[in-house]
Amino acid sequence: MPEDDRRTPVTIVTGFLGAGKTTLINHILKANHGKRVAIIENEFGEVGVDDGLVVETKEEIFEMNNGCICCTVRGDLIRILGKLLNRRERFDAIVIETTGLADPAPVAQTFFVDDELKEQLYLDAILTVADAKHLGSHLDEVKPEGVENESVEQVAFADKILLNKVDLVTPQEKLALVDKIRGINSRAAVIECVHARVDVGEVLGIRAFDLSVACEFDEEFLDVEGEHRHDETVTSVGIRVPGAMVVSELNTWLTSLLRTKGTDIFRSKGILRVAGSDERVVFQGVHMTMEMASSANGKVAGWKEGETRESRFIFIGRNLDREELTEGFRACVAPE
Ligand SMILES: Nc1nc2c(ncn2[C@@H]2O[C@H](COP(=O)(O)OP(=O)(O)OP(=O)(O)O)[C@@H](O)[C@H]2O)c(=O)[nH]1
Repeated sequence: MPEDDRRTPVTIVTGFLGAGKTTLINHILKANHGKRVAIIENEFGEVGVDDGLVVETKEEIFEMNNGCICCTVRGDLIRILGKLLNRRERFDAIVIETTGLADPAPVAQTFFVDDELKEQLYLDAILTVADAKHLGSHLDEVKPEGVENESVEQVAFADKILLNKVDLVTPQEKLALVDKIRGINSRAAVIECVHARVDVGEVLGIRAFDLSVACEFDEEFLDVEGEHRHDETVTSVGIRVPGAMVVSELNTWLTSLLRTKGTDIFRSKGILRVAGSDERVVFQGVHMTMEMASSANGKVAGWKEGETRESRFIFIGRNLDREELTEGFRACVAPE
């Protein structure tokens, strides 16, 4: 790459559901690195929640929620990138957060097949955030014939792996996972972290993506007609209600639900109105791990001016019973 390369670096942040991608984005947005960073977000599921989970900054955040970035919305991605490039004020870096179920390869391909983008942007790195507690079991999952294991693809294409949530595992569990990761990708550097707190210089502007390596791993990497199939047994149930929640009841219900069904419910998250209060509560669940944070103690932002005060929630996983989940949630809405 020439020294005077003026092109803008693009980083793809991938990693399975709940691994810590948004946590990493928030860390990058809050860190003091002096770079102007544009964020492009793609979220899986019928009800979007992530827009309310990203910290508020002066940086630009673009949502793409009309489908999966690696399949149907590549056109949208190209349009957003084009818009960004036409701005007078330029960004120092562009970061794309894919959904936890995306294959990063078709997203990466965008930067090699579109002539206009190629002239102005380069793919700096594919960063894979790995959940030290849950990734191992997702890597082991056997998928139906012809269906990709997304978590394996995400590790395989990584230029750097952020082994996140090391606070939740023992040193032995961590070593076993690193072995498994090395079995899939022995080239990528692995850095351990908690809450994705890494030195931003280690993740942005690192020039780690190597096209020849990607093509070696996947001969069809540059084939725009190439097809991939998602695991259609993984679906989402989104719920949106104008009402406020009785948080204690919701907590009791979710605790019991995730304790019994948390193997199949990979991810749950929501932004909630609270009965009798101005609070804004954020719920985050990854399998059986759950946490609730409230604006009342400053752990999450309060309602923004003009923001619709409502409760929205999403479950992502396998064998989801829409009726049970919707009714269970609605039963915790406070009476008017
Ligand atoms: N204990 C622990 N929790 C973490 C760590 N990093 C992130 N989390 C929590 O994990 C949950 C999921 O984090 P996110 O950053 O939203 O994960 P994500 O990959 O963006 O999730 P999706 O976009 O839904 O795929 C949140 O509750 C985080 O606070 C960590 O290092 N340790």
